Amino acid sequence: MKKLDRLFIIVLDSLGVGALPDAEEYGDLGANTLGHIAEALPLKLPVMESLGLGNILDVRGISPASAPRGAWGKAASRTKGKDSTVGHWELAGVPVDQPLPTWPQGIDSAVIRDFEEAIGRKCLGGGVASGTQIIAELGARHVETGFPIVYTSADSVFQIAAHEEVVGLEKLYHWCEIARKTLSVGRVIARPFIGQEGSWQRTANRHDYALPAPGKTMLDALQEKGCPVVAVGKIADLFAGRGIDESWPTKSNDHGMDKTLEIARQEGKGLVFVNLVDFDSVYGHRRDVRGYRDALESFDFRLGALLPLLRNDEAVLITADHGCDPVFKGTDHTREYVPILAAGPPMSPVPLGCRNSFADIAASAVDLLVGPAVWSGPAGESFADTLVQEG
Ligand SMILES: O=P(O)(O)O[C@H]1O[C@H](CO)[C@@H](O)[C@H]1O
Ligand SMILES: [Mn+2]
Ligand SMILES: [Mn+2]
Repeated sequence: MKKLDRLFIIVLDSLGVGALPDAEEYGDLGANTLGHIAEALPLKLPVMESLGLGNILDVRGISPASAPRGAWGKAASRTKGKDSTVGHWELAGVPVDQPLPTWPQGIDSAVIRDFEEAIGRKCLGGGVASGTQIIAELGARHVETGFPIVYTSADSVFQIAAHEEVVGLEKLYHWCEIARKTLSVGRVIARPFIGQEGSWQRTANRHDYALPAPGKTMLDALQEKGCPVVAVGKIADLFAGRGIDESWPTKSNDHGMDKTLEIARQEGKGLVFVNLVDFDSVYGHRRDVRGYRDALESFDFRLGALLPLLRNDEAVLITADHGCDPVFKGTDHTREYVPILAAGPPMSPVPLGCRNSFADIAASAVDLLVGPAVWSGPAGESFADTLVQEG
Protein backbone atom coordinates (compact mmCIF):
# COMPACT_ATOMS: atom_id res chain seq x y z
CA MET A 1 0.00 0.00 0.00
CA LYS A 2 1.24 3.46 -0.90
CA LYS A 3 2.33 5.40 2.15
CA LEU A 4 3.58 8.74 0.88
CA ASP A 5 2.50 11.31 -1.69
CA ARG A 6 5.93 12.77 -2.07
CA LEU A 7 9.45 11.82 -1.04
CA PHE A 8 12.53 14.04 -1.25
CA ILE A 9 15.80 12.09 -1.48
CA ILE A 10 18.77 14.38 -0.99
CA VAL A 11 22.22 13.03 -1.84
CA LEU A 12 24.99 14.86 0.01
CA ASP A 13 27.50 13.92 -2.67
CA SER A 14 30.50 12.21 -1.00
CA LEU A 15 29.43 12.47 2.66
CA GLY A 16 30.74 9.07 3.79
CA VAL A 17 30.43 8.03 7.44
CA GLY A 18 33.37 5.64 7.85
CA ALA A 19 35.41 3.08 5.92
CA LEU A 20 33.65 0.00 4.58
CA PRO A 21 35.00 -3.45 5.49
CA ASP A 22 36.54 -3.72 1.98
CA ALA A 23 38.10 -0.21 2.09
CA GLU A 24 41.63 -1.68 2.05
CA GLU A 25 41.06 -3.02 -1.48
CA TYR A 26 40.55 0.59 -2.53
CA GLY A 27 43.50 1.96 -0.54
CA ASP A 28 41.02 3.68 1.77
CA LEU A 29 41.57 2.05 5.13
CA GLY A 30 40.59 4.47 7.92
CA ALA A 31 38.74 6.98 5.71
CA ASN A 32 35.83 8.78 7.37
CA THR A 33 34.59 11.91 5.60
CA LEU A 34 32.18 13.25 8.22
CA GLY A 35 34.17 11.98 11.21
CA HIS A 36 37.45 13.55 10.08
CA ILE A 37 35.91 16.92 9.21
CA ALA A 38 34.47 17.09 12.73
CA GLU A 39 37.83 16.17 14.25
CA ALA A 40 39.66 18.81 12.23
CA LEU A 41 37.30 21.74 12.82
CA PRO A 42 34.37 22.66 15.05
CA LEU A 43 31.22 21.41 13.30
CA LYS A 44 27.65 22.25 14.25
CA LEU A 45 24.78 20.49 12.49
CA PRO A 46 21.87 21.03 14.88
CA VAL A 47 19.14 19.92 12.48
CA MET A 48 20.76 16.66 11.40
CA GLU A 49 21.82 16.12 15.02
CA SER A 50 18.18 16.34 16.09
CA LEU A 51 17.26 13.77 13.40
CA GLY A 52 19.81 11.27 14.75
CA LEU A 53 23.08 11.94 12.88
CA GLY A 54 25.05 11.40 16.10
CA ASN A 55 23.27 8.06 16.57
CA ILE A 56 24.77 6.76 13.30
CA LEU A 57 28.41 7.24 14.28
CA ASP A 58 30.60 9.01 16.83
CA VAL A 59 31.14 12.51 15.52
CA ARG A 60 32.95 15.11 17.59
CA GLY A 61 30.56 17.94 18.48
CA ILE A 62 27.44 16.04 17.42
CA SER A 63 25.68 14.22 20.23
CA PRO A 64 23.52 11.15 19.88
CA ALA A 65 19.90 12.29 20.30
CA SER A 66 18.04 10.64 23.15
CA ALA A 67 14.76 11.15 21.29
CA PRO A 68 15.71 11.57 17.61
CA ARG A 69 13.19 13.33 15.36
CA GLY A 70 14.08 11.06 12.47
CA ALA A 71 14.97 7.51 11.54
CA TRP A 72 18.70 6.84 11.27
CA GLY A 73 21.06 4.25 9.90
CA LYS A 74 23.81 3.67 7.36
CA ALA A 75 24.30 1.57 4.25
CA ALA A 76 27.15 -0.43 2.75
CA SER A 77 27.87 -0.54 -0.97
CA ARG A 78 27.52 -3.81 -2.84
CA THR A 79 28.89 -2.20 -6.01
CA LYS A 80 32.43 -2.73 -7.25
CA GLY A 81 33.40 0.92 -7.49
CA LYS A 82 33.15 4.16 -5.56
CA ASP A 83 32.17 6.89 -7.93
CA SER A 84 29.07 9.03 -8.33
CA THR A 85 27.63 7.14 -11.27
CA VAL A 86 27.70 3.66 -9.76
CA GLY A 87 26.88 5.08 -6.32
CA HIS A 88 23.70 6.67 -7.66
CA TRP A 89 22.83 3.58 -9.67
CA GLU A 90 23.02 1.50 -6.50
CA LEU A 91 20.97 4.09 -4.57
CA ALA A 92 18.42 3.72 -7.39
CA GLY A 93 18.40 -0.07 -7.07
CA VAL A 94 21.06 -1.18 -9.56
CA PRO A 95 24.29 -2.37 -7.90
CA VAL A 96 27.05 -3.08 -10.41
CA ASP A 97 29.11 -6.27 -10.03
CA GLN A 98 31.55 -5.59 -12.84
CA PRO A 99 33.66 -2.51 -12.19
CA LEU A 100 33.46 0.08 -14.97
CA PRO A 101 36.78 0.46 -16.84
CA THR A 102 39.45 2.80 -15.47
CA TRP A 103 42.94 3.84 -16.62
CA PRO A 104 45.10 3.71 -13.46
CA GLN A 105 48.23 4.52 -15.55
CA GLY A 106 46.58 7.27 -17.59
CA ILE A 107 44.28 7.15 -20.63
CA ASP A 108 45.43 4.55 -23.20
CA SER A 109 47.43 6.21 -25.95
CA ALA A 110 45.34 4.41 -28.60
CA VAL A 111 42.18 5.95 -27.11
CA ILE A 112 43.73 9.40 -27.23
CA ARG A 113 44.92 8.89 -30.82
CA ASP A 114 41.42 7.86 -31.94
CA PHE A 115 39.90 10.82 -30.13
CA GLU A 116 42.40 13.24 -31.70
CA GLU A 117 41.55 11.88 -35.09
CA ALA A 118 37.82 12.20 -34.44
CA ILE A 119 38.02 15.85 -33.34
CA GLY A 120 40.77 16.82 -35.79
CA ARG A 121 43.24 18.21 -33.30
CA LYS A 122 45.85 17.13 -30.78
CA CYS A 123 45.20 16.72 -27.04
CA LEU A 124 47.19 17.81 -24.01
CA GLY A 125 47.59 15.81 -20.79
CA GLY A 126 46.19 12.29 -20.86
CA GLY A 127 47.26 11.24 -17.37
CA VAL A 128 45.59 10.60 -14.02
CA ALA A 129 45.13 14.08 -12.59
CA SER A 130 43.26 16.47 -10.39
CA GLY A 131 41.26 18.81 -12.60
CA THR A 132 42.39 22.06 -11.02
CA GLN A 133 46.05 20.98 -10.98
CA ILE A 134 46.11 19.92 -14.62
CA ILE A 135 44.51 23.20 -15.70
CA ALA A 136 47.15 25.09 -13.68
CA GLU A 137 49.83 23.08 -15.49
CA LEU A 138 48.50 23.07 -19.04
CA GLY A 139 46.01 25.97 -19.18
CA ALA A 140 48.41 28.42 -20.86
CA ARG A 141 49.44 25.90 -23.52
CA HIS A 142 45.77 25.11 -24.11
CA VAL A 143 44.97 28.79 -24.70
CA GLU A 144 47.92 29.02 -27.10
CA THR A 145 47.05 25.93 -29.15
CA GLY A 146 43.32 25.28 -28.65
CA PHE A 147 44.18 21.65 -27.89
CA PRO A 148 41.80 20.20 -25.27
CA ILE A 149 43.21 18.94 -21.97
CA VAL A 150 42.13 15.34 -21.35
CA TYR A 151 42.61 13.45 -18.09
CA THR A 152 41.20 10.74 -15.87
CA SER A 153 41.14 9.80 -12.16
CA ALA A 154 40.68 6.68 -10.05
CA ASP A 155 37.09 6.74 -11.36
CA SER A 156 35.79 5.53 -14.65
CA VAL A 157 35.94 8.94 -16.30
CA PHE A 158 37.25 10.63 -19.47
CA GLN A 159 37.38 14.34 -18.67
CA ILE A 160 37.87 17.10 -21.24
CA ALA A 161 38.87 20.58 -20.05
CA ALA A 162 38.69 23.57 -22.37
CA HIS A 163 38.57 27.35 -21.99
CA GLU A 164 35.08 28.73 -22.63
CA GLU A 165 36.42 31.68 -24.62
CA VAL A 166 39.02 29.73 -26.57
CA VAL A 167 37.13 26.61 -27.59
CA GLY A 168 33.58 27.56 -26.65
CA LEU A 169 31.00 25.44 -24.85
CA GLU A 170 29.28 24.19 -27.95
CA LYS A 171 32.45 22.65 -29.36
CA LEU A 172 33.47 21.23 -25.98
CA TYR A 173 30.07 19.53 -25.56
CA HIS A 174 30.30 18.25 -29.13
CA TRP A 175 33.73 16.70 -28.38
CA CYS A 176 32.21 15.03 -25.32
CA GLU A 177 29.42 13.55 -27.42
CA ILE A 178 32.02 12.18 -29.82
CA ALA A 179 33.94 10.58 -26.93
CA ARG A 180 30.72 9.25 -25.36
CA LYS A 181 29.83 7.38 -28.56
CA THR A 182 32.96 5.24 -28.53
CA LEU A 183 34.03 4.91 -24.88
CA SER A 184 32.71 2.46 -22.29
CA VAL A 185 33.78 4.52 -19.25
CA GLY A 186 31.08 5.46 -16.75
CA ARG A 187 31.25 9.15 -17.63
CA VAL A 188 32.66 11.58 -20.13
CA ILE A 189 32.79 14.98 -18.43
CA ALA A 190 33.02 18.45 -19.97
CA ARG A 191 35.18 20.68 -17.76
CA PRO A 192 34.93 24.23 -19.05
CA PHE A 193 37.01 26.96 -17.43
CA ILE A 194 37.64 30.69 -17.75
CA GLY A 195 40.29 33.19 -16.63
CA GLN A 196 44.01 33.67 -17.15
CA GLU A 197 47.24 31.97 -16.19
CA GLY A 198 47.44 32.04 -12.38
CA SER A 199 43.69 32.55 -11.94
CA TRP A 200 41.90 29.84 -13.93
CA GLN A 201 38.40 29.12 -12.73
CA ARG A 202 36.22 26.14 -13.59
CA THR A 203 32.63 27.11 -14.35
CA ALA A 204 29.22 25.65 -13.52
CA ASN A 205 28.84 24.71 -17.19
CA ARG A 206 30.34 21.33 -16.38
CA HIS A 207 28.34 18.61 -18.06
CA ASP A 208 28.41 14.85 -17.38
CA TYR A 209 27.65 12.27 -20.05
CA ALA A 210 26.91 9.02 -18.22
CA LEU A 211 26.01 5.61 -19.53
CA PRO A 212 22.42 4.61 -18.90
CA ALA A 213 22.10 2.41 -15.79
CA PRO A 214 22.42 -1.29 -16.71
CA GLY A 215 19.04 -2.27 -15.27
CA LYS A 216 15.67 -1.00 -14.15
CA THR A 217 16.07 1.82 -11.63
CA MET A 218 13.61 3.16 -9.08
CA LEU A 219 13.13 6.07 -11.48
CA ASP A 220 11.96 3.67 -14.20
CA ALA A 221 9.83 1.72 -11.71
CA LEU A 222 8.10 4.88 -10.48
CA GLN A 223 7.57 6.28 -13.95
CA GLU A 224 5.96 3.03 -15.09
CA LYS A 225 3.36 3.53 -12.37
CA GLY A 226 2.74 7.11 -13.41
CA CYS A 227 4.52 8.46 -10.34
CA PRO A 228 6.35 11.68 -11.29
CA VAL A 229 10.13 11.92 -10.90
CA VAL A 230 11.68 15.37 -10.50
CA ALA A 231 15.49 15.68 -10.60
CA VAL A 232 17.49 18.51 -9.04
CA GLY A 233 21.22 19.07 -9.71
CA LYS A 234 23.15 16.49 -11.70
CA ILE A 235 20.75 13.56 -11.18
CA ALA A 236 19.52 13.68 -14.78
CA ASP A 237 23.12 13.54 -16.04
CA LEU A 238 23.90 10.51 -13.89
CA PHE A 239 20.92 8.58 -15.26
CA ALA A 240 21.40 9.80 -18.85
CA GLY A 241 17.95 11.41 -18.52
CA ARG A 242 16.13 8.07 -18.20
CA GLY A 243 13.15 7.80 -15.86
CA ILE A 244 12.99 11.55 -15.22
CA ASP A 245 9.96 13.76 -15.92
CA GLU A 246 11.45 17.10 -15.03
CA SER A 247 15.03 18.20 -14.37
CA TRP A 248 16.39 21.31 -12.67
CA PRO A 249 20.16 21.60 -13.14
CA THR A 250 21.80 23.78 -10.49
CA LYS A 251 24.89 25.94 -10.08
CA SER A 252 25.77 25.17 -6.45
CA ASN A 253 24.63 23.37 -3.30
CA ASP A 254 22.77 26.42 -2.05
CA HIS A 255 21.08 26.83 -5.41
CA GLY A 256 20.08 23.13 -5.26
CA MET A 257 18.56 23.53 -1.81
CA ASP A 258 16.80 26.77 -2.80
CA LYS A 259 15.24 24.93 -5.75
CA THR A 260 14.27 22.05 -3.45
CA LEU A 261 12.62 24.49 -1.03
CA GLU A 262 10.76 26.10 -3.91
CA ILE A 263 9.48 22.69 -5.04
CA ALA A 264 8.50 21.80 -1.46
CA ARG A 265 6.46 25.00 -1.10
CA GLN A 266 4.33 23.94 -4.05
CA GLU A 267 2.03 20.95 -3.79
CA GLY A 268 3.20 17.96 -5.78
CA LYS A 269 3.54 14.22 -5.91
CA GLY A 270 6.22 11.64 -6.51
CA LEU A 271 9.96 11.53 -6.04
CA VAL A 272 12.12 14.64 -5.85
CA PHE A 273 15.68 13.35 -6.25
CA VAL A 274 18.31 15.95 -5.37
CA ASN A 275 22.09 15.83 -5.73
CA LEU A 276 24.30 18.39 -3.99
CA VAL A 277 27.59 18.00 -5.80
CA ASP A 278 29.73 20.77 -4.28
CA PHE A 279 30.59 18.61 -1.27
CA ASP A 280 32.37 16.32 -3.70
CA SER A 281 33.67 18.42 -6.54
CA VAL A 282 34.41 21.75 -4.85
CA TYR A 283 35.52 20.54 -1.39
CA GLY A 284 36.16 16.76 -1.21
CA HIS A 285 38.46 16.39 -4.25
CA ARG A 286 40.17 19.65 -3.39
CA ARG A 287 40.77 18.37 0.15
CA ASP A 288 39.26 21.63 1.42
CA VAL A 289 38.18 20.71 4.97
CA ARG A 290 37.01 24.19 5.90
CA GLY A 291 34.97 24.56 2.72
CA TYR A 292 33.39 21.14 3.28
CA ARG A 293 32.56 22.04 6.90
CA ASP A 294 30.99 25.36 5.87
CA ALA A 295 28.96 23.66 3.12
CA LEU A 296 27.63 21.10 5.60
CA GLU A 297 26.55 23.84 7.99
CA SER A 298 24.89 25.71 5.16
CA PHE A 299 23.01 22.57 4.09
CA ASP A 300 21.91 21.90 7.67
CA PHE A 301 20.47 25.40 7.91
CA ARG A 302 18.44 24.93 4.72
CA LEU A 303 17.30 21.48 5.84
CA GLY A 304 15.89 23.28 8.89
CA ALA A 305 13.75 25.29 6.49
CA LEU A 306 12.63 22.21 4.53
CA LEU A 307 11.34 20.11 7.43
CA PRO A 308 8.45 22.39 8.45
CA LEU A 309 7.29 22.52 4.81
CA LEU A 310 6.64 18.78 4.66
CA ARG A 311 2.94 17.97 4.52
CA ASN A 312 1.23 15.00 6.18
CA ASP A 313 2.10 12.59 3.38
CA GLU A 314 5.58 13.89 2.65
CA ALA A 315 9.04 12.97 3.87
CA VAL A 316 12.73 13.55 3.25
CA LEU A 317 15.56 11.03 3.16
CA ILE A 318 19.18 12.16 3.31
CA THR A 319 22.05 9.99 2.13
CA ALA A 320 25.27 9.97 0.06
CA ASP A 321 26.83 8.10 -2.86
CA HIS A 322 30.40 7.35 -1.59
CA GLY A 323 32.99 9.14 0.53
CA CYS A 324 35.59 11.79 -0.32
CA ASP A 325 37.43 12.35 2.93
CA PRO A 326 39.06 15.82 2.73
CA VAL A 327 41.64 14.80 5.33
CA PHE A 328 42.70 11.65 3.45
CA LYS A 329 45.74 11.24 1.16
CA GLY A 330 45.34 11.95 -2.56
CA THR A 331 42.36 13.64 -4.17
CA ASP A 332 40.06 10.70 -4.92
CA HIS A 333 36.82 9.35 -3.49
CA THR A 334 36.98 7.05 -0.45
CA ARG A 335 35.23 3.72 0.05
CA GLU A 336 32.76 4.37 2.88
CA TYR A 337 29.37 3.69 4.35
CA VAL A 338 26.74 6.31 3.55
CA PRO A 339 24.38 7.80 6.13
CA ILE A 340 20.60 7.42 6.10
CA LEU A 341 18.40 9.95 7.86
CA ALA A 342 14.66 10.04 7.18
CA ALA A 343 12.13 12.48 8.58
CA GLY A 344 8.72 14.00 8.02
CA PRO A 345 5.27 13.79 9.59
CA PRO A 346 4.58 10.14 8.64
CA MET A 347 8.02 8.81 9.57
CA SER A 348 8.71 6.95 12.81
CA PRO A 349 11.95 7.84 14.60
CA VAL A 350 13.39 4.31 14.47
CA PRO A 351 16.83 2.77 13.98
CA LEU A 352 17.27 1.42 10.45
CA GLY A 353 20.48 -0.40 11.30
CA CYS A 354 23.35 -1.07 8.94
CA ARG A 355 21.88 -1.90 5.53
CA ASN A 356 23.68 -4.34 3.20
CA SER A 357 23.22 -2.16 0.14
CA PHE A 358 22.40 1.40 -0.92
CA ALA A 359 19.71 -0.35 -2.98
CA ASP A 360 17.60 -0.66 0.18
CA ILE A 361 16.88 3.03 -0.32
CA ALA A 362 15.46 2.42 -3.80
CA ALA A 363 13.36 -0.49 -2.59
CA SER A 364 12.01 1.64 0.25
CA ALA A 365 11.33 4.68 -1.92
CA VAL A 366 9.34 2.67 -4.45
CA ASP A 367 7.51 0.90 -1.65
CA LEU A 368 6.65 4.20 0.03
CA LEU A 369 5.49 5.93 -3.15
CA VAL A 370 3.70 3.26 -5.17
CA GLY A 371 3.76 0.06 -3.11
CA PRO A 372 6.02 -3.00 -3.16
CA ALA A 373 4.46 -5.01 -5.99
CA VAL A 374 5.93 -2.84 -8.68
CA TRP A 375 9.57 -3.46 -7.84
CA SER A 376 11.15 -6.15 -9.95
CA GLY A 377 14.80 -5.13 -10.30
CA PRO A 378 17.67 -6.65 -8.33
CA ALA A 379 16.06 -4.76 -5.50
CA GLY A 380 17.40 -4.14 -2.07
CA GLU A 381 15.34 -4.80 0.98
CA SER A 382 12.66 -2.24 1.76
CA PHE A 383 12.58 -0.64 5.21
CA ALA A 384 9.34 1.21 4.39
CA ASP A 385 7.31 -0.75 6.94
CA THR A 386 9.70 0.20 9.72
CA LEU A 387 9.61 3.84 8.65
CA VAL A 388 5.89 4.34 8.26
CA GLN A 389 3.71 2.33 10.54
CA GLU A 390 0.12 1.91 9.44
CA GLY A 391 -2.13 3.75 11.87
O1 LIG B 1 39.71 16.58 -10.14
P1 LIG B 1 38.39 16.78 -10.81
O2 LIG B 1 38.50 17.32 -12.20
O3 LIG B 1 37.43 17.62 -9.98
O4 LIG B 1 37.76 15.35 -11.02
C1 LIG B 1 36.95 14.72 -10.09
O5 LIG B 1 35.67 14.70 -10.64
C2 LIG B 1 35.43 13.47 -11.25
C3 LIG B 1 33.96 13.23 -11.36
O6 LIG B 1 33.30 13.34 -10.13
C4 LIG B 1 36.14 12.49 -10.36
O7 LIG B 1 36.45 11.32 -11.06
C5 LIG B 1 37.33 13.26 -9.89
O8 LIG B 1 38.48 12.93 -10.54
MN1 LIG C 1 29.66 11.59 -6.04
MN1 LIG D 1 33.77 13.08 -7.30
